[in-house]
Amino acid sequence: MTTSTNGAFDRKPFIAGNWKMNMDHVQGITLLQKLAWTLSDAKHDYSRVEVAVFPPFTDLRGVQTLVQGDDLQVAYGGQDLSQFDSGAYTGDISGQFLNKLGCKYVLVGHSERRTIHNESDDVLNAKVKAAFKHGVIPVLCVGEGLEIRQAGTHVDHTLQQLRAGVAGLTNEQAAELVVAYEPVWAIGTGEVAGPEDAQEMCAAIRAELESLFGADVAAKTRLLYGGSVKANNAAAILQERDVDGLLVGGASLDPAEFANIVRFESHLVAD
Ligand SMILES: O=C[C@H](O)COP(=O)(O)O
Repeated sequence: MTTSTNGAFDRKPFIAGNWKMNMDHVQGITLLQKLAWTLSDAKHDYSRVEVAVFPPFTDLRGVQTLVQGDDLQVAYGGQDLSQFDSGAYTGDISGQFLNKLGCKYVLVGHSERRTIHNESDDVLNAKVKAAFKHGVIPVLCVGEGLEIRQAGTHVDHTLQQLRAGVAGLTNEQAAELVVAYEPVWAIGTGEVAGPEDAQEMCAAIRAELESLFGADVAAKTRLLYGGSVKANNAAAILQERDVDGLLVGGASLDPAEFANIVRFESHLVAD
């Protein structure tokens, strides 16, 4: 049986760990090994809750080798990709290269890419399309900063990012897409949006997807929450109907803590 956090649909919960610019390739292998052992000891059923890690680019070959060699069920992906296929783009990484390394997913438009690297909505839309073109599923990140939250325009702001990011996708692509809602004010700050905040935005995102692609598609797209998630708040957020998973930053660097987030079902309070 597939676990679902929403009851009505069959969206498999998805727990993703974004390592950001942490863990060199040796440290990364150790972290992934510890995570896999911890989940194995806990008899984690990957068919019920999907697990993925997003290491730095330099770790991906080692992660691929470990996953293949030890037949791990942990998926992995890149933290960014180029909107271009190949050519004179120094420092950039093609979706084709990620596919070749066995990446199932790629983050697109993380707030740190939007703010530090000034990635525009147009560029991010091109990156989403490039990911699909190369057979990698994009995890499109959206979310508002503190000033926008305080002004009360956070839903409009986030839906505008969403519309720009998904422009021109086919229904099939929109159903496969993952969207991560990350309020910037809650990232790495210890400030967690409450479960009701996560639900408010995820419900708005699903409604927008429904108006763009139809109800059947919107019922399949998985929506994640990210921002200061820890083992002690994960289950409450995941109990919300439209929240299908979590994008975890800092806590994904601690294998025991991240494994506990993955095993959120063991913390759920029965109705
Ligand atoms: O990609 C992950 C998010 O930026 C959340 O990071 P955090 O869990 O360290 O707040």
